[in-house]
Amino acid sequence: MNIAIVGTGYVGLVSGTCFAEMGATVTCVDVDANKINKLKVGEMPIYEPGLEELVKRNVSYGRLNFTTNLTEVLDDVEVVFSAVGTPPDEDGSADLKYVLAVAHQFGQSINKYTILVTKSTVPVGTARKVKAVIQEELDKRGADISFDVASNPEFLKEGAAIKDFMSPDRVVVGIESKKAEEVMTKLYQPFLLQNFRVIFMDIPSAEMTKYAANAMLATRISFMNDIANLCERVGANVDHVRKGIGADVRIGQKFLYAGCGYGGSCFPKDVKALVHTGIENGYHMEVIEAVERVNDRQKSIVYDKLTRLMGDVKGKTIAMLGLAFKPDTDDMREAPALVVIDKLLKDGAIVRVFDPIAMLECKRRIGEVVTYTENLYDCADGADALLLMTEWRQFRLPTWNVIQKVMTDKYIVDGRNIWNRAELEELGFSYTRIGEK
Ligand SMILES: NC(=O)C1=CN([C@@H]2O[C@H](COP(=O)(O)OP(=O)(O)OC[C@H]3O[C@@H](n4cnc5c(N)ncnc54)[C@H](O)[C@@H]3O)[C@@H](O)[C@H]2O)C=CC1
Ligand SMILES: O=C(O)[C@H]1O[C@H](OP(=O)(O)OP(=O)(O)OC[C@H]2O[C@@H](n3ccc(=O)[nH]c3=O)[C@H](O)[C@@H]2O)[C@H](O)[C@@H](O)[C@@H]1O
Repeated sequence: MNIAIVGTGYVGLVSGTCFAEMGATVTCVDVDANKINKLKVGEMPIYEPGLEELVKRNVSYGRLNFTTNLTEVLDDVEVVFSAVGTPPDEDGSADLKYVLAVAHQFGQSINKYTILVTKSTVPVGTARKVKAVIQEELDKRGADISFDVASNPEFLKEGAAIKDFMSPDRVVVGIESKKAEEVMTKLYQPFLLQNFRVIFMDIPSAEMTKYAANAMLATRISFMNDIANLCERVGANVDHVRKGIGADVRIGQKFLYAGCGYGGSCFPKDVKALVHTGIENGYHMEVIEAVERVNDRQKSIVYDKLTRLMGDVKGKTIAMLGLAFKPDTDDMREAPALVVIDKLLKDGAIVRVFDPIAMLECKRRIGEVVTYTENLYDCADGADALLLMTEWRQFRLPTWNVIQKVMTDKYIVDGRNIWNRAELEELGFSYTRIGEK
């Protein structure tokens, strides 16, 4: 099957590559010529484990192609997926300008029945707008061409994107026609041969499912962060509490880790957008608003704990491990590290940072206001305090004796609860973590 994916970012590139891996012929389209040119010579615009190998393989088989020109591929494809960005507007609502730009281009250029599937996360009612835009463009041309729109929200996680896409828990598809259902079934069958977990529904429900899923996951995290902060005050252990509640199958174990707040391109913006959808429809989403407030507070917790532990940070050297919003990605959108760096610099601290993958991205965002170091030990060198912001695997088992020798003072704030208090205190460190003093 020939398909096009518009928007070659985290979602578009991964989806396109995975469809190609299953044998489809895929053209990935992006307006960013720099990105497309890089991909044409095998350079990845993002870091995602396993992606480079898969892209190269499918390019070499001729199943994966890249272009900046959607119009020239439309005659050859049955389906166009739209996976462009939907960033938050100033009022928190999802900005649909990229999604609608794709719809305009689609309407201006199709010459035969084609399906436009929105993969981007978009508020309920967007498909209706997309459909109207396409029809408006067709009417302008006087073209009598039938088309379908569908909604296929994406649930992959960065850092595990290939695995999530290749074997999804479920695929949600909103459709309005039997034809669209058949085509989408054909496309997803190869991923779900043993157990066909495609859930078909009407389009508004599919659009809402995506926001409800992200809001539910964000709620679990804020809930656990609230519980952790209370555990700290009452002397309970949040890790024990997590295990204790997660063992109840009705609750489950995943996404219950307290930490320094959720970041990334999606939870923060999707929670905001859902609150906004509520406002637009005269409904107050109280739970979700609280989820956002708790998270905003939590993003400063490492800084708050540090200043409680060591007092004023003016003139102190602070080493920060981890910049990305989670391990296995270079993405720093809404990363808690950015909030903490900002606070430290405002207070006059000297900040040294290290991240295995996200250093270039950090430089691009904040420039040379912090010192970029070579590795964990170099980062700790001369530091008064060490902060952990992202739980990369390589940070789990450091040689503490070396760190102890190179650090000037001995404060540690573990924002992801991965280190052992007893071991560190024995070495003379003052240690604190989420949910504990
Ligand atoms: N990043 C993630 O893990 C996930 C993202 N999503 C959703 O998927 C959507 C895309 O997100 P990302 O891939 O992270 O965004 P991204 O920012 O990495 O990529 C979007 C791409 O679209 C391109 N683009 C914009 N307008 C275009 C146009 N008119 N024609 C062609 N290309 C155009 C941009 O140049 C960019 O390369 C968003 O709605 C997001 O909420 C959903 C699930 C997971
Ligand atoms: O819509 C999206 O873009 C995606 O958003 C999230 O995926 P992602 O943001 O890539 O990463 P997560 O693994 O969900 O982590 C998000 C944030 O929550 C934090 N988190 C996660 C889990 C947890 O228990 N505790 C916790 O603090 C992480 O550190 C990270 O900052 C969802 O998990 C995906 O299903 C969804 O497709």
